[in-house]
Amino acid sequence: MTDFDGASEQFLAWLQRSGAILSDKIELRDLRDCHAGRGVVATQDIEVDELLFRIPRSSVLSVENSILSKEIPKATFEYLGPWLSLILVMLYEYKNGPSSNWAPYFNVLPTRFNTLMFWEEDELDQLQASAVRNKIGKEEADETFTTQLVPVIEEFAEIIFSGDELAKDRAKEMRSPENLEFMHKMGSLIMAYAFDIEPAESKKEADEEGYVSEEEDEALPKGMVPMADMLNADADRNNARLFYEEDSLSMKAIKPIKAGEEVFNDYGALPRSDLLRRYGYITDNYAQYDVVEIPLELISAALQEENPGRYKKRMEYLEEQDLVETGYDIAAGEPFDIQECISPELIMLVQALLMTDADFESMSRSGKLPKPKRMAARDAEFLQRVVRARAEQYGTTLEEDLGTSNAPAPESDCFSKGYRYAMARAVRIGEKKILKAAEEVLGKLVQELGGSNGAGKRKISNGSSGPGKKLRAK
Ligand SMILES: C[S@@+](CC[C@H](N)C(=O)[O-])C[C@H]1O[C@@H](n2cnc3c(N)ncnc32)[C@H](O)[C@@H]1O
Repeated sequence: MTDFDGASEQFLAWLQRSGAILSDKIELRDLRDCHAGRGVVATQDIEVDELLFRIPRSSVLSVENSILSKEIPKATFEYLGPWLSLILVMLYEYKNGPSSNWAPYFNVLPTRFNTLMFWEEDELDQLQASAVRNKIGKEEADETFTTQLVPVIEEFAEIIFSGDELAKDRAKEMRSPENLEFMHKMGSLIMAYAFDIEPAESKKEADEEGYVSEEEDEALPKGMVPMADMLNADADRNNARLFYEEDSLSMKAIKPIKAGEEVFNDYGALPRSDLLRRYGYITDNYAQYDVVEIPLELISAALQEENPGRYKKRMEYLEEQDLVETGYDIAAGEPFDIQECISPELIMLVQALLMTDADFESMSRSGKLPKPKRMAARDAEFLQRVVRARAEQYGTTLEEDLGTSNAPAPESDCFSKGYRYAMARAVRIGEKKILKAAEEVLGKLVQELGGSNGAGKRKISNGSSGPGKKLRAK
């Protein structure tokens, strides 16, 4: 038996000793051949609502369940917030080695990551102008670790490194690059593996219609749920979901699953750039969720050329109206539909910035905003120019990318440079395809409306009356 299979077996035995129930219709399988680590696969047909496994709440690796929460004041965890608190607890439990309650669980968690946080500069360069490069946040995380987490470790060194005569020195060493790297690894594990743990009894206050505000959802403590996090994900083939019960968490089938099929969780409809940033992998079927971000700076730069004075005054009004963001998404669409794919906020921004002074005065006096469905030729032409300028920010054209393949051999190591280059290439090609489709469709619209000199304004309709597809939050 390999170390890999041995670790899986010990993990499953530990889970069962901890009171977990595992259906005999599933198994934890080695999917490294498919670059997917471990995954859960059905060994027999499973029906909707069938229990796949039940994990006692006490097995969840969380602040609440770690003995650290009894030793360190609650206020300290509150100060750290859910993310850093769980990093602290994981760091403590991991450093405890075999004496940690979760040692067999740590043995099946990865120690190498493909998330963008761990890519070399030349690998990141392959993403070219993708906005995801600005979202990695490595420097910000380093800063948070050194200014918030390490001081707490130093303050409670005797507890965190209990039994170690050099506890204080060990705490100081947490500022070293190796230890910061270790914190990044724990952070990445949380990002790709942790769940927001709903309490046994919901303390959240729902509004009259039964909805809970997002802020309250965000405040849920994070926890690592053994076995639930062994499920890989697929937004389209999602067939299982975790249910929060009083004493346990239950993974149940939400669709019939045939013997031999993989059991999939759902990480959401993420663009491949975000899939890579948060989970370190991409799959082709997520191309449908790709987006390209149009930075506000690009719009500003194009407008400054035209009429800088007018631009400043209008931006003040649009800021008051909450229309000003750092960037706006254009999403993939098959076929590409302006209303469905281009963020309505981007269209409204451009309309408001380009309309005549008289129209702007009358609109702002009544505190209104333009209607994104009524784009004028000048708006479409301006947007087309911005889209073209965005495409030029990438180091190569779509045609050049498509003409050269850097696909790695299927057997190649997924941590290799070649593999990462290929994933980055797929991400940037996805973004360039969106830009190309947007440019073409906007060009057609300009023609239909009779060019930017024409006062032509047309209702752009896709037959739906809604505000267009909800573009994903960044
Ligand atoms: C919650 S874990 C799932 C279990 C994981 N495969 C393991 O062996 O530990 C999430 C990680 O699994 C991998 N993963 C998830 N879904 C995948 C998929 N559809 N294809 C390839 N890898 C996937 C990614 O590395 C991701 O960061």
